[in-house]
Amino acid sequence: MIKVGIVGGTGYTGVELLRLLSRHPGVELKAITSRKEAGLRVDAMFPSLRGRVDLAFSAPESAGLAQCDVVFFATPNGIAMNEAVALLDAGVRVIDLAADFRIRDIAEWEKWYGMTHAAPSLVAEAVYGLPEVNREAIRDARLIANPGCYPTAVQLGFLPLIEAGVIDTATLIADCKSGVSGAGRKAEVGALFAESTDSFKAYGVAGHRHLPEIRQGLSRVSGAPVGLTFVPHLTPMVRGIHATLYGRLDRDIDLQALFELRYHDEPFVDVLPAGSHPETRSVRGANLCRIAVHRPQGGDTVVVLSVIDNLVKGAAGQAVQNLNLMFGFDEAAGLDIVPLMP
Ligand SMILES: NC(=O)C1=CN([C@@H]2O[C@H](COP(=O)(O)OP(=O)(O)OC[C@H]3O[C@@H](n4cnc5c(N)ncnc54)[C@H](OP(=O)(O)O)[C@@H]3O)[C@@H](O)[C@H]2O)C=CC1
Ligand SMILES: CC(=O)N[C@@H](CCC(=O)OP(=O)(O)O)C(=O)O
Repeated sequence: MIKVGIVGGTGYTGVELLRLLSRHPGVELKAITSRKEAGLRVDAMFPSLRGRVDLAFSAPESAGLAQCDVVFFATPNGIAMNEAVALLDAGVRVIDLAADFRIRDIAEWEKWYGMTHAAPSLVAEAVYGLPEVNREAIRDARLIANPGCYPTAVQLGFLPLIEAGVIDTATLIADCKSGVSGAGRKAEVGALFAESTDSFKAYGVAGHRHLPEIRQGLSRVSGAPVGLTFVPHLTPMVRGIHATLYGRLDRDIDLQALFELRYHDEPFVDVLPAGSHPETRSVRGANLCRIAVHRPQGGDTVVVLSVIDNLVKGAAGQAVQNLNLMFGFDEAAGLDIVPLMP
């Protein structure tokens, strides 16, 4: 059994980590932190975990995190970068669900995140935790930068096309929609029921902080900088991301065969039959990306539809998948979940 700590246990990704890890056969949950709720039993705040998690929230400084084998940071951006050095020095491996270690170019990170990086030397060491690209490096990593939610859906959708060199990488378009839980559990006017229900809007069109992360990942695969237009939208649902991706084909190719071959051995990417339209509810609660690829009217535009649950394959589930790789567990341990429909 490995000992696991979670910093930021009262947020949506923190409670999702608890849900997944509470049924993981190789994990002992040792500590779960909250500054505001220290002392409160976890199941008093999250009754869904009654009988499964027998812990109370601890203050971060008294949680004994240095005695864990691995610590997850399910905290806002800018927290893990201050804490990771001491934990790594104590021999603890770290998985950050926030963006502190995702962007290689420190100046670029500081521009988009509006703060000075506290541990730039760790950024070079961190492994970007997208198993479908970095599986081998993840196994040996001490520090994982868990990908963002939109970046997971978009990169998995574009990867086969860019790896095969069959689309124009200067004109990529990612038109994405997210459920409201993507904004976290903190109180915000835009996330109120009356503000977000029965309405639909784009945001961050001028520039969203996931743009440099997606560009970095796709450029690495392409071997040259890619041009990407990324437009996120807020939809009146709780969970889910739907990415509609557009690219211009450079040559004729059997797209369905390309995608099926690329993801044939991937346990958490499901390429749907030709002509399918994946629904966000078909992945709800599961660590799964479902993808369909289309070529409308046989033209030179390829349309990829990619759906994930933002809290699972887009955050906590992917983090557990990374933990499984890092500690030599079955990659699917704790992640064998049937999505909840309807
Ligand atoms: N929601 C999503 O779909 C996704 C989120 N992420 C990322 O995961 C991270 C967590 O997101 P989410 O769970 O939605 O966020 P929430 O706002 O729901 O939760 C944040 C948690 O962090 C704790 N926290 C806040 N400030 C600090 C601090 N200074 N020190 C220690 N703990 C702190 C809070 O508890 P308390 O204040 O009691 O200490 C709370 O438990 C974020 O970086 C987010 O960007 C990534 C992918 C998807
Ligand atoms: C709907 C909504 O507000 N979504 C969030 C998603 C970002 C997120 O969770 O951030 P990371 O994946 O970078 O950690 C946003 O656009 O800011």
